[in-house]
Amino acid sequence: MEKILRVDNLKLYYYTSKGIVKAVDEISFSLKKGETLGLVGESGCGKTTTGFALLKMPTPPGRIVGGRIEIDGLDITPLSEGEMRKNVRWEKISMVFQGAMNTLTPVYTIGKQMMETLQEHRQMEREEARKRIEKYLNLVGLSGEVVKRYPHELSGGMKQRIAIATALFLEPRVIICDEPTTALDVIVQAQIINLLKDLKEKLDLSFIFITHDLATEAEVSDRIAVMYAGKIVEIGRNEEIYGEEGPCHPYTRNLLAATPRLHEKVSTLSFIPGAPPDLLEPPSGCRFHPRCSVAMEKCAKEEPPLIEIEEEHMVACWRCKR
Ligand SMILES: Nc1ncnc2c1ncn2[C@@H]1O[C@H](COP(=O)(O)OP(=O)(O)OP(=O)(O)O)[C@@H](O)[C@H]1O
Repeated sequence: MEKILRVDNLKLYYYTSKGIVKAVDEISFSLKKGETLGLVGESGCGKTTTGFALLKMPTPPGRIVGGRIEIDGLDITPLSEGEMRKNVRWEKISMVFQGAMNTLTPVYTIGKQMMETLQEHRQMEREEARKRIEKYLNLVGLSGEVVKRYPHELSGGMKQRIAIATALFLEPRVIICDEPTTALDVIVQAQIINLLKDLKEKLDLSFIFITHDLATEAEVSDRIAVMYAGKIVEIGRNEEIYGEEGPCHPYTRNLLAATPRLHEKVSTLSFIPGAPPDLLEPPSGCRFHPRCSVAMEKCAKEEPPLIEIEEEHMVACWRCKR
């Protein structure tokens, strides 16, 4: 299948007063047209930073310090901020930010806020812009009448739908969704997930779906990329990661074992000993080795490369050979 996004050795570091936080450190992956790639991992492993890196929009004091990003055949790496704004960001790739539904300005109507976003990016007649806003509101299951309302008059689910409509209306091909359902109750979560699946089919979109919730990820993603301490440690198809044989990387195995399951009663839920490392000074070799129960001497010394162990299944672990 054709690739819509290719990422090679991407690096985004934060230059803080305490030192350099290596939040995204040489990650490589690709996304196929019409595919949803899940990005999972514990809090602080670099998922949100990856999203910002893909938009070439690091938050200060972050800087992209290496790597290459290609979207729909266009290498965006050398593009200036002006070019990114004009031709790429929101037009080719957009993001539903974490907590986006809480960033609506309380004193303006939804219509005014959406109109401003649209007109900032596209020279468009008001009437045409109004029609486009209505089209995308309808697509996310809201009536055009919502434009007259203020944020406090809407439920969390409705606000999240507005955030999704706003990410869509410049018609990008790739959408990054950062924890789009985390703050919602389970019923609304299911509705938003169904909406995203539906939009993917209707608009032929490709998604990067960021969450720390493996159960949600199993539901939406075609493939899963697992991040640990700024690195991708495993990528595989959903069936491989959640299938009988399961994942290969000890971290992914631990993460799955720590996920509660609805149909299996366990006396105690397992957990991963220790805490994720400080990214100012990540461990040598494999970054997971201090917490890994099957680590060998080599793991502390040499960093394992991400290698393909079977079709579309890549793992960075010295122990994994299939
Ligand atoms: N603006 C910033 N300045 C300095 N460090 C930052 C900044 N933003 C993130 N970090 C650090 O970068 C690392 C990755 O953070 P990031 O938010 O990308 O992780 P995450 O996996 O998305 O976490 P979460 O699931 O909690 O959102 C963390 O160590 C975090 O403390």
